[in-house]
Amino acid sequence: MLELNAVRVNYGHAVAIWDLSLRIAPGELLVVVGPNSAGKSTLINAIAGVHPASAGSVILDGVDLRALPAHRYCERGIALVPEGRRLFASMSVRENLELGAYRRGARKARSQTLEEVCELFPVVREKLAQPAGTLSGGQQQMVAIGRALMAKPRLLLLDEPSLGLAPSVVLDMFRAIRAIHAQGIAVLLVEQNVAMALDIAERAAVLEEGRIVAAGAPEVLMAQPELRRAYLGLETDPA
Ligand SMILES: Nc1ncnc2c1ncn2[C@@H]1O[C@H](COP(=O)(O)OP(=O)(O)OP(=O)(O)O)[C@@H](O)[C@H]1O
Repeated sequence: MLELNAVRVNYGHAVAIWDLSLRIAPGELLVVVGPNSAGKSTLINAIAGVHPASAGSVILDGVDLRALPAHRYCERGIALVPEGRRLFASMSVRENLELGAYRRGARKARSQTLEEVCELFPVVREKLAQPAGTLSGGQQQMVAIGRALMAKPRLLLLDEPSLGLAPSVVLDMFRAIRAIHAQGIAVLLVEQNVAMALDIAERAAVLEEGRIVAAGAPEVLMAQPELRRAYLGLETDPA
């Protein structure tokens, strides 16, 4: 479905992603983990077109996204939940959600998709009329994910959705991501919460200084003591 070939991303002269290649199959849940500044947000923003790659190709269903302007990425079925949520604080939750449904196909299905979002996050239904800025961090994250789902994506990009949330809310968030994936939507999740992210992943990649240093089934990665200690931040050896 999505294929990255030798993707390089620069900030001026500084290179943040080095010739990275990666594939995501339709409906797959791929997790990318890695320490601070590894390039996780840069990678996801390059796929979303927010800060496009400077070299290589980002192919979605045979089309190189790099040939398109960023606003066309969404039309091709990609939706991003950015780090920090980026909601419009003074607009109502409903308005924030509806903003996500701006592409033509999604606009027609708007009421039904809104209903699906409320089923996924029941607390959002109770808050529809409230300004988004009055919600708790966890609720705002749900609205940010809901807004992306309103675009009816085939690939959902999630940038650290658990950041700054209380542990019980983090659990709900991961449950919701699992439910979204169960609907057949492909998910690329970048996370610092390694243990929980690997728990829901079908496949995982470890990013370090802009390069993938390991990739494979999560249980295979977690079984490698060196990887656990050096990159996954998991102190204990596998049982
Ligand atoms: N707008 C920018 N301008 C210049 N350099 C940047 C910019 N954004 C990120 N970088 C640099 O690119 C590298 C990768 O950053 P990135 O934010 O992608 O990492 P990350 O893995 O998402 O880290 P974190 O988990 O801390 O968000 C870092 O060295 C960072 O300083």
